[in-house]
Amino acid sequence: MANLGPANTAGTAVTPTPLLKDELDIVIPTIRNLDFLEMWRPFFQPYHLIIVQDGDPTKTIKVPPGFDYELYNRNDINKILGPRASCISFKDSACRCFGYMVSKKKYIYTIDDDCFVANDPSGKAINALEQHIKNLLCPSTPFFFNTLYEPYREGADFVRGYPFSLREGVPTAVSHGLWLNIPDYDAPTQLVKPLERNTRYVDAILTIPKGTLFPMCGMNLAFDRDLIGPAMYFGLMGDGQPIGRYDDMWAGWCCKVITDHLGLGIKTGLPYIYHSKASNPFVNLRKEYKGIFWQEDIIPFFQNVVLPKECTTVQKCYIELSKQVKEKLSKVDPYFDKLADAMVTWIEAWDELNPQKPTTAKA
Ligand SMILES: O=c1ccn([C@@H]2O[C@H](COP(=O)(O)OP(=O)(O)O[C@H]3O[C@@H](CO)[C@H](O)[C@H]3O)[C@@H](O)[C@H]2O)c(=O)[nH]1
Ligand SMILES: [Mn+2]
Repeated sequence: MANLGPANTAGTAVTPTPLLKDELDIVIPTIRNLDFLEMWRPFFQPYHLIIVQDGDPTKTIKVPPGFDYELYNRNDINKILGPRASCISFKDSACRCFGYMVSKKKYIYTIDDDCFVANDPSGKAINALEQHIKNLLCPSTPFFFNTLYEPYREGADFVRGYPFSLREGVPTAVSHGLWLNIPDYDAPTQLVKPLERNTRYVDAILTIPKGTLFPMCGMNLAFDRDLIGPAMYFGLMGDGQPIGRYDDMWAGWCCKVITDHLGLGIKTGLPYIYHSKASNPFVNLRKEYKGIFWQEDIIPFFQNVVLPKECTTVQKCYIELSKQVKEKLSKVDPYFDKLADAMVTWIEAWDELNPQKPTTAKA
């Protein structure tokens, strides 16, 4: 049985010219010391880190030496955003989206601090960041499913019957990676299957077809800020909120309806990381339980979202989405009225910190 990780990266040389070294930030939400970075050093050291310290701002987070980083705690967020800081969650990994907003780079990779380097079946340490970058730099194929999976990979291609008119693909906005060892299960599944570990390494990358939603996990995720950044709001979660652990899910549903509308792609599959720590299923159940029944209304809402053709930028799409959330989901719970307002606040804050031309799909 192959040792799928965590890998031993000691002595692994830093790749001489890391891809997108000056165009990508790594965003890490944390309440812990960041010793996990030691294992990622060969792959992460050349990149700039944005650390979003959650919880008690007086606590000192230790970052291993040799990394180039900026760190923001709750005091910094309040100082930078003023009243708009209310849209950034507290005491939930959703706080990570502040890092997306303050970044000045084109690409973001976000990873949890209990995610380590995995091994592929040959026992080789997986440079997850490099694979995400490859995923983002090559097109997606949302309009017609390629049965041999990612056609742009070495040793693969479009299969017979695939329309040539569609083989150019569309720009990739999101690369969604997976996890060995502790899978991202919801609390009920975790409770029923406490010992289940994911040992299945599937060597595939898939474009998620247009019109299909998916459950986006924030543990091992990369995206193009210019193409979809303003839609990567991780919602109102954690302290003072009736729900948690639906931060990445909400962002994923918003992103998918917007990328479908703007003709962009989202991929899932490789790379894998090794997720080491299962969070407490009982605590997770308390955070998730409203979401488990609310989502039976939320998913049909997103499945029926229609964005007008005048919505030609991510910001316009997102503001339109917030109006529809307020109109159609507030009857599920008053929380969605608050969330819709927070979505607008997020865009206002994003545009204030990123005063450039609105994100236009045809990049
Ligand atoms: O209050 C908090 C708690 C944690 N963090 C940081 O967020 C990530 C994830 O924390 P953890 O690994 O403990 O929790 P998981 O349940 O494994 O997280 C995954 O589940 C989903 C939560 O929405 C999401 O897909 C994953 O994050 C760590 O870096 C913690 O340090 C925090 O910032 N604030
Ligand atoms: Mn975890």
